[in-house]
Amino acid sequence: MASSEEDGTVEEKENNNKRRTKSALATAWLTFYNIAMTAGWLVLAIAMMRFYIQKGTHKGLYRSIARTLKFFQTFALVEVGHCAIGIIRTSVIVTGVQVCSRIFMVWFITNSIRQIQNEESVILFLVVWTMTEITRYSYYTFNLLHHLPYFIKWARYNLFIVLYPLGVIGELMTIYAALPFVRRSGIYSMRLPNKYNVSFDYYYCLIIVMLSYIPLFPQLFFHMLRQRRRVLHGEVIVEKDD
Ligand SMILES: CCCCCCCCCCCCC[C@@H](O)CC(=O)SCCNC(=O)CCNC(=O)[C@H](O)C(C)(C)COP(=O)(O)OP(=O)(O)OC[C@H]1O[C@@H](n2cnc3c(N)ncnc32)[C@H](O)[C@@H]1OP(=O)(O)O
Repeated sequence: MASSEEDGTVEEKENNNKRRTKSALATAWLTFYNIAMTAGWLVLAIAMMRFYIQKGTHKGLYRSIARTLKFFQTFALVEVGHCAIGIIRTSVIVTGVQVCSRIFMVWFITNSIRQIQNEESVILFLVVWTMTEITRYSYYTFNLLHHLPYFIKWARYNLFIVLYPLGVIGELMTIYAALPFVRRSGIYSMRLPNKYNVSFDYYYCLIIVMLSYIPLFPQLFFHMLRQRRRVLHGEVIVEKDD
């Protein structure tokens, strides 16, 4: 009897130690990840400002920062993994939609359709994304280090109220501007007849993507409003399961 109690205690201690090591490792990785992402988006912000100050125009700005943008935005896929393995208490779906829609914008719209790279709407979403990500990743970093300045917390849970709709406007205007070029070039489309007997029209796919903002964006926005109430006003929020 005594020995089984002792066994239980030893097992419990081992489990606790394992859990502590896991959580220390997760915290170390997340701190590194968030510092790297803050730095990446700061580099992008500085590169954009330098370009504009030197050239006095936004034309050519996208091309000048394209590589860095593609790298850091694509790397954000790791965040979906964080949610999936449970080191972050956020919905995989919410994070997945947010990250995938950005990656889609970068790779399958702005990077693929050169003719739209100098549109003002591209600059709009780039500036908005950059401001958001510098605030968001620095919030996570300082939070993990237990030294969170109030203005960063305030910015994280207030700026999105303006930045989220602005970002969406920039993204939708960019996709809209891409439509005529997609139709003319037939990029990523498959017309019949072909050996697979399959047809796919990227033009209509983009229209569906634009329409999908109508049900999806409010969900992301209201999720952030709930987070805001929880963090800034201490409200207990019961989230529905994925
Ligand atoms: C394939 C084709 C797809 C086509 C789809 C087309 C439809 C798309 C519609 C979608 C439109 C999106 C448009 C968008 O791109 C426009 C913009 O982004 S504009 C710029 C403004 N944007 C924002 O403000 C973004 C706001 N969104 C987010 O912050 C995140 O993406 C979101 C996933 C929504 C955040 O939600 P989350 O639940 O993570 O909120 P919190 O930040 O409050 O975090 C919750 C807790 O998790 C901890 N956490 C999260 N991440 C980390 C991390 N990296 N490191 C450490 N800790 C982290 C956080 O601290 C919280 O912890 P606690 O609960 O303890 O406080």
